[in-house]
Amino acid sequence: MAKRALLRPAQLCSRIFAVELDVRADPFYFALSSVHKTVDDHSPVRSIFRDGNLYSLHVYCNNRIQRVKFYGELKSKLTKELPTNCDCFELSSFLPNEEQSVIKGFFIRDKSTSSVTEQVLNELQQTDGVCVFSYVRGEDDQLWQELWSTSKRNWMEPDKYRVVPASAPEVHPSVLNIRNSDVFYSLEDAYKVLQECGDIIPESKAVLELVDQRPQRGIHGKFPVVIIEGLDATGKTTLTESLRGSLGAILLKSPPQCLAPFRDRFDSEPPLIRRAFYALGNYITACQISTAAAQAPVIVDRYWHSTAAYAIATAVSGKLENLPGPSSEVYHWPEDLLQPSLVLLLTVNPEERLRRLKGRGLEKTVEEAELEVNHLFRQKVEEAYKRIKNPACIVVDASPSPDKVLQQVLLLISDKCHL
Ligand SMILES: Nc1ncnc2c1ncn2[C@@H]1O[C@H](COP(=O)(O)OP(=O)(O)OP(=O)(O)O)[C@@H](O)[C@H]1O
Ligand SMILES: Nc1ccn([C@@H]2O[C@H](COP(=O)(O)O)[C@@H](O)[C@H]2O)c(=O)n1
Repeated sequence: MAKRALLRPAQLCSRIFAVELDVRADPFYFALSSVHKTVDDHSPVRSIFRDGNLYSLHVYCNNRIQRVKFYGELKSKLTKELPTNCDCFELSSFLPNEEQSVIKGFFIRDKSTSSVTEQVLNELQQTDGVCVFSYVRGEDDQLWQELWSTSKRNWMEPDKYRVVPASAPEVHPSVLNIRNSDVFYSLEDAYKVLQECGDIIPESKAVLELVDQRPQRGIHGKFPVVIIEGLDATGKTTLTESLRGSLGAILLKSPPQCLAPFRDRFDSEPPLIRRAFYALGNYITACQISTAAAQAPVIVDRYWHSTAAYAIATAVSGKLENLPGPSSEVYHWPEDLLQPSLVLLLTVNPEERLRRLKGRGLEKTVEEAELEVNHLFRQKVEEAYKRIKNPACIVVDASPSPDKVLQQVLLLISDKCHL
């Protein structure tokens, strides 16, 4: 991002704040979501600007791997080191409706009287790729943005930019960078991410070797390929096992078993790296599907719908309405990924799902725990599943008993796949 675009003033509309350099320049915007303070839509968002010392941090770095790693470290540092009465919000600077324009950072409202926040910011400002702005209220009650500095610059007035209102952009900013950062649409794009991580994550090389060694994809086998999708504990394992028995099918999973030793490692990485790992898993599973479908019907527990739906729902902050619209390209199936014959999405109501999760008594993954507390996130995952196209999924009510769900699904498979 050019420096020119950096120095722009701010405003708000719902959760979108636009920062505008001056009335003549192109506006530069930022959006906030919470880190350790809840910003809900009913709260008076303007109050964020009302009191305390205000700062924004913007993370610039041309190397995308370094950028996402540094952003994660910065988040932990701020969470650990900022005083308790200092609120920290995730911030996305962006150009309205312009893909790949988002620069991530943080917005800080410091209501403490200590100098700790300034010390933390001072240290960060010395770090390459971090830019810190502060926000001051002028005598006319107008908010101004300026490049933050602890040194007194008496010899020159700092450049100040007025914070002004702007209308909400058509596309929610968290959608602008989804392609190739959260969702990958070709093997090549996901592969490149792991190649770029080779030096800092040695496991990347082992994963890429497995991708390279995958059996060459043949023509689509003669037997149908049925994918079973759904949130955790909706009954995928139970159903896929039963289908294997009933249909004499081959059961596969994505990510495939060969990636199991690497999963924890990649689950702890930032979304760019984590999502690329799961995307590559689908390409390995695709080759296994291709081989298996020459011999018998194939049932697959999770595939690209899961990879994309979880990635989109995690990347898009806030409300369900912030998801990319149903016709968005983000829901398009990758052209180079084997297409299944049928995709079934198991759904159960949240109470029943919770009952099943508890009944299972297993330790929850972070994402599962988030689903439990975050109704919105669960809704976004399910909605994203339903919006994916070519192939779209068929929704199956998985609330009845396991046997009834099995019968219902066997009927669907027989109807759609002529089995
Ligand atoms: N139709 C059903 N009715 C009642 N309980 C069910 C049904 N299907 C599965 N269960 C129970 O719900 C729990 C979760 O099921 P299962 O492990 O099959 O879900 P899953 O979708 O594979 O979960 P995950 O994705 O987390 O592995 C299990 O205890 C299982 O016995
Ligand atoms: N094809 C896939 C499969 C899984 N994921 C990610 O893994 C999590 C769910 O997996 P479970 O083994 O717990 O069912 C979920 O967080 C997905 O992000 C994926 O991306 N692609």
